[in-house]
Amino acid sequence: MVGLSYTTQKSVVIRSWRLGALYYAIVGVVLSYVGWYLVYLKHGYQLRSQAVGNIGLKIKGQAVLRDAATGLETVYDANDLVIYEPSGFFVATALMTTLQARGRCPGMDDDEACTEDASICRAGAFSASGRMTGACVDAGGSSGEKRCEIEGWCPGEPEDDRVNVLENVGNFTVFTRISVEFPGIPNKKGDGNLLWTNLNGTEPTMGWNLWTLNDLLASGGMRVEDIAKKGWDGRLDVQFDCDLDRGIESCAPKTPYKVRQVTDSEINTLSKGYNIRWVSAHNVGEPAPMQGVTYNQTGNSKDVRLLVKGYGPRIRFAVDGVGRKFDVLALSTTVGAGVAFLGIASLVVNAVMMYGSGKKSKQYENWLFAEFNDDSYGATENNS
Ligand SMILES: Nc1ncnc2c1ncn2[C@@H]1O[C@H](COP(=O)(O)OP(=O)(O)OP(=O)(O)O)[C@@H](O)[C@H]1O
Repeated sequence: MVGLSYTTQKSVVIRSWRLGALYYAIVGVVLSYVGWYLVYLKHGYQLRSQAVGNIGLKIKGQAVLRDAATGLETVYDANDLVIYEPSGFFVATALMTTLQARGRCPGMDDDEACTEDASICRAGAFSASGRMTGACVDAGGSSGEKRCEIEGWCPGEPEDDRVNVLENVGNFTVFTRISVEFPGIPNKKGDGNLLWTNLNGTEPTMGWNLWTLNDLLASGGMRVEDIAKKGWDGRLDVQFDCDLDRGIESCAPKTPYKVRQVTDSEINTLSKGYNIRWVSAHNVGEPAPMQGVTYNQTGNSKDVRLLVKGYGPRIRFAVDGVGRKFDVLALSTTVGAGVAFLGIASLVVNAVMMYGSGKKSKQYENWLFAEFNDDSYGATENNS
């Protein structure tokens, strides 16, 4: 059967100190790459567990709001100003408040202007401020402007934001309750995954599990005053890289923490800073009588709310990282994969012999490859 043959290995010893030096130099490089880089530096002897982190937050503090128009001062605490998110918080540093009751009033939105064309006020249609009654009424200023009358919360928010900045919010304290689990690495009892928390000690410690808002913002190069009126949207990464062979006690998040903005402030953005609205159900009193505004009356009382638009920093925390622990399987996988690189040494030396040795290349080829025709088992080519 012409074409069939069997190929097997034959060892060839080439007595050349140059090729020998090249071969052992490459072997040396490969072994140091595996031993020093893959095993030692990259911790190839350790099992890596992707940390699963959680954070709980509690914010405390007192602030004062001075009304720019009246000079009236009101003391607020964190419970009035903080909105919690699953892994973050928003705290208001400036407020715009509108005391409202259900009733009828001129719409405050530009789209509700009816000076030119009263027919845009269609009874029963929804507009930006409420549901239109169909009337086109005096907007109530000296300009003589007219607006569609709406039914809803009155009066509407003014078109331009009139914010009042709160004092002392930068000194609010943020308590961070962090816990991290390392799946696949058992705890001492062996009944669950290894856990780490920052709740050691008897009371919160500044710079460990307690921070001021000033501290957090300063880590991103900001001051509360810079962002108080516009707000800011940012995040803070709490990162772990724990060598658990040294014990869970040596584990700690990478510090210093650093907040960073999640939006690009360079580009011309549709939404700048950060603000949110909420309704304060606190005993807020009643809105003053206003021209053109009629409030619904239920018995002696009105249906009242304080609409709050708050500006300030929003910070979300992401807790993640890795835990590493010695593991025989991880070590043998790294070493096994690394040793496979040793084949590179023979490959390179053979390539140098065959293609980089000028006239001697042919001779090297004859040494490396030997062909024999075996008559007794059926030669595939005739011996000449
Ligand atoms: N933002 C914060 N600033 C200062 N201390 C805080 C803050 N948040 C929590 N703490 C304190 O940390 C400890 C643990 O808080 P945790 O919420 O678990 O307990 P607590 O007794 O319900 O707290 P508290 O009733 O004081 O809000 C408590 O001593 C608490 O007072």
